[in-house]
Amino acid sequence: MRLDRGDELSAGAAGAAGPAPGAGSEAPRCAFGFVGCGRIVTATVRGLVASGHPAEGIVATSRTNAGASALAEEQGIRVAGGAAEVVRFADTVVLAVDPAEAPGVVAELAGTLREGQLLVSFVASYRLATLEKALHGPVVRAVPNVALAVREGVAAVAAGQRVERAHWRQVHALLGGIGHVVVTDDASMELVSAVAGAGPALFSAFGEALAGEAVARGLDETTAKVLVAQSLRGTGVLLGAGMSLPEIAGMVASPGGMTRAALDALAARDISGTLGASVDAALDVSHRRLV
Ligand SMILES: NC(=O)C1=CN([C@@H]2O[C@H](COP(=O)(O)OP(=O)(O)OC[C@H]3O[C@@H](n4cnc5c(N)ncnc54)[C@H](OP(=O)(O)O)[C@@H]3O)[C@@H](O)[C@H]2O)C=CC1
Ligand SMILES: O=C(O)[C@@H]1CCC=N1
Repeated sequence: MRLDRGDELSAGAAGAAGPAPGAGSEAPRCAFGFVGCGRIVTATVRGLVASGHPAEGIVATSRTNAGASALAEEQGIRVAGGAAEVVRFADTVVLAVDPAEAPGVVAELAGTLREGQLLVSFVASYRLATLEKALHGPVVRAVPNVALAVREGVAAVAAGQRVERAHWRQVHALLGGIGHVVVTDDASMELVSAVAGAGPALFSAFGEALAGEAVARGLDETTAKVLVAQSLRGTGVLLGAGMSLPEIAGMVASPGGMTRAALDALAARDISGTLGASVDAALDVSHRRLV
């Protein structure tokens, strides 16, 4: 059967009700199917398509399908009529719904996944063991961040007991071209979420605060924002070129100079304590909703 990019894979077309009259019985294959289509899936899909992955090999659904339809419009992916349809069409299923919704969606998925079909969960505060207990199949928990959109993301991954070599290849195909993949264990995932999942937001907040202090002292807002944003970006590129964070700081701070004084003032006001409170606040949310 033929389905165009962005077509609804609704029951009437190819879903539970079977293929449309006159169509072949073969379901179109998609490498990746997303259940939930909000911010992190949008970032992932943008990265995949930018890295050359065919959009027609990606299918997504969400509760209202607003996010999936917007992404179909923007990137040309397919839209499915529900989670079961994503499972039917996709080789790898990615779960990316709100943590509170995850148990219900996983229960729905449990009866539909094929033998050996890989599920990758991006859901925060949702333990690998909980997922394995519900699905009895190969599962990988991943904590990505939104820089996947520009192929500069990072994703920590932890694999369940039924994950085999071929499943790792699927994980690499999903994340390896759009981010740095770090293999870790499930117990580390709450901390990973607090520092790397949240990382782009934390560094952005730091930049906003820095620019705000410059504006408070008389610099015009546009200039301040450009200067700080480009400084953040340049720091990232220096890191990408192989420098470490202390090396970058050391390259800037002349002995007895302005940067040294600025860094000392940060240390004196306990920057570690401030960031520690930020990490603890994130962990507190995660631990309260952890299942
Ligand atoms: N944003 C980030 O940087 C990161 C997010 N995560 C995790 O990824 C998950 C998604 O986050 P994010 O994209 O930010 O969240 P969003 O709020 O942007 O998106 C949530 C998506 O889930 C869909 N959804 C909710 N309930 C259901 C359901 N019952 N069935 C199908 N779809 C459903 C929503 O659909 P609709 O809009 O139609 O209601 C929406 O598309 C979360 O668990 C989050 O913790 C992990 C790492 C980083
Ligand atoms: O804010 C959140 O809860 C999720 C987890 C890490 C990034 N976003």
